[in-house]
Amino acid sequence: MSIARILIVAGSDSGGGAGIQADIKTVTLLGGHAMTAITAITAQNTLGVQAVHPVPTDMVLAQMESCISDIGVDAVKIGMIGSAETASAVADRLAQLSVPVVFDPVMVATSGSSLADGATVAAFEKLMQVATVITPNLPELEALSGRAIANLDELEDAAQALRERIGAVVLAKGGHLPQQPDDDRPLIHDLLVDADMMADYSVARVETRHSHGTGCTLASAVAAGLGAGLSLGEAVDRAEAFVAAALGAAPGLGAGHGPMGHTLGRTPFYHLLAAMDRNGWDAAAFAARYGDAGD
Ligand SMILES: Nc1ncnc2c1ncn2[C@@H]1O[C@H](COP(=O)(O)OP(=O)(O)O)[C@@H](O)[C@H]1O
Ligand SMILES: Cc1ncc(COP(=O)(O)O)c(N)n1
Repeated sequence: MSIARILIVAGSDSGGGAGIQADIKTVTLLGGHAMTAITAITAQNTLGVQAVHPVPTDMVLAQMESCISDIGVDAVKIGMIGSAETASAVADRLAQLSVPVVFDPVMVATSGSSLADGATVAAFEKLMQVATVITPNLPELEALSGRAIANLDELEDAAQALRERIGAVVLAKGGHLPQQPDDDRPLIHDLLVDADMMADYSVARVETRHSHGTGCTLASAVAAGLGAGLSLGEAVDRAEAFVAAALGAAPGLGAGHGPMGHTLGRTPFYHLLAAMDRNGWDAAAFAARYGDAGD
């Protein structure tokens, strides 16, 4: 069986809503094999980030090397990077790999807590150079392009300027923009901007405060698609559908911005029952004792 091998270079979110935890769930649910190089450990919940402990750069590289040298990698997702030194070293290592790289330039959590200091943001330049696609949200795109963004046209202009400067495709996330005058209902516009094309992936805005991890989920879903051989357009299209579905299935945990429902309302127990059935076990009796698919 061929399975897309996705290397996730990102931080851990103890609350399980964003970071490595969201990435593993996303890649797994989309049929890939998730591997991780953890760059930082955060003590975090739905209310904010209480503490950050960066992982030493050597250890980040060692985790990457363990995955690359044995299992192999079809695509890479980069999220929270932990330090300027790690950003630079990861960029150097990725420059030697010829696989698609999705870089989510994480600066601030949905809760408002900072996840990258000034030196780390400056070192994003090197990571952008090795990226295939960069997925900034509005404040991140403002910081990286040096432009203020107040509407959809300015979002596109800033994405185009960044693309021209760094040479990677930009998926500019419009989740932080207010409703646009031409829209008759609340939409979020995510713009995929390349040298010769611009595609507007608009999705209906789901009314929820449980949006912790949307950026991580979108980027790792794109990486999972690229690793599986989808075109960039197809990978983004599938990723948008996955984010919307997972937002709609959020379990409503915590007092702040809660996690999404990556299992889409079905427990993975469903898969165990199906596998038991395939292997000739009495799945019906098992389900009667322990519950069924959870739906
Ligand atoms: N309430 C929502 N309804 C539908 N899609 C959403 C919602 N919030 C986020 N998304 C999707 O997730 C993407 C990332 O969210 P955004 O808040 O812009 O990024 P980040 O999590 O990096 O701040 C958005 O561009 C959009 O595609
Ligand atoms: C470890 C880690 N990485 C990334 C994010 C950003 O996710 P979000 O913007 O959805 O809060 C986060 N909160 N924590």
